[in-house]
Amino acid sequence: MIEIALKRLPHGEGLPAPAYATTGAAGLDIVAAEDVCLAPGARHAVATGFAVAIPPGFEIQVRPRSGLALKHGVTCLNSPGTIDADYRGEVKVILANLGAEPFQVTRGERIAQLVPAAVEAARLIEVQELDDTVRGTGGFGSTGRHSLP
Ligand SMILES: O=c1ccn([C@H]2C[C@H](O)[C@@H](COP(=O)(O)OP(=O)(O)OP(=O)(O)O)O2)c(=O)[nH]1
Ligand SMILES: [Mg+2]
Repeated sequence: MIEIALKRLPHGEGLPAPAYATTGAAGLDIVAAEDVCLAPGARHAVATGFAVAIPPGFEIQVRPRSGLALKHGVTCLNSPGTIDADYRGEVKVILANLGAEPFQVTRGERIAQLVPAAVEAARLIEVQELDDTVRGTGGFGSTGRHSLP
């Protein structure tokens, strides 16, 4: 369990805090801080009304809610969105409406979920040759039924 500082912004006053819907939930549900109508094919960075300070070595992933995706075709366009540990601005949810009908986002409605995760920092070491593997350079379905020659 890690601790993440959360600052409510003026336009987020009165909204429910991010919360786990059940004890075993992986994601903290977050709600919209604004009303916005998403036309089919449209996208919008939806305000949440809060900012966070994540401890070094961690990130928060912004993930879609499957119910919105299945019922309405509404998803997070950049899924999973990345909240960096050093970001202090408002957390926003880039919602896209891939459905055929307009979708009304209503202030207070749950629109996405936050999943905190540990991140490893890497130091890149430039080399002339990489080690051999069975896969080699094959990818993009190379092991499947319709594998390319
Ligand atoms: O769904 C998201 C994704 C990002 N962010 C914020 C927090 C994150 O730390 C910052 C930058 O995100 P990212 O690195 O994905 O975007 P970028 O296009 O690389 O922008 P930057 O140049 O600011 O890093 O934007 C959100 O609020 N919601
Ligand atoms: Mg970036």
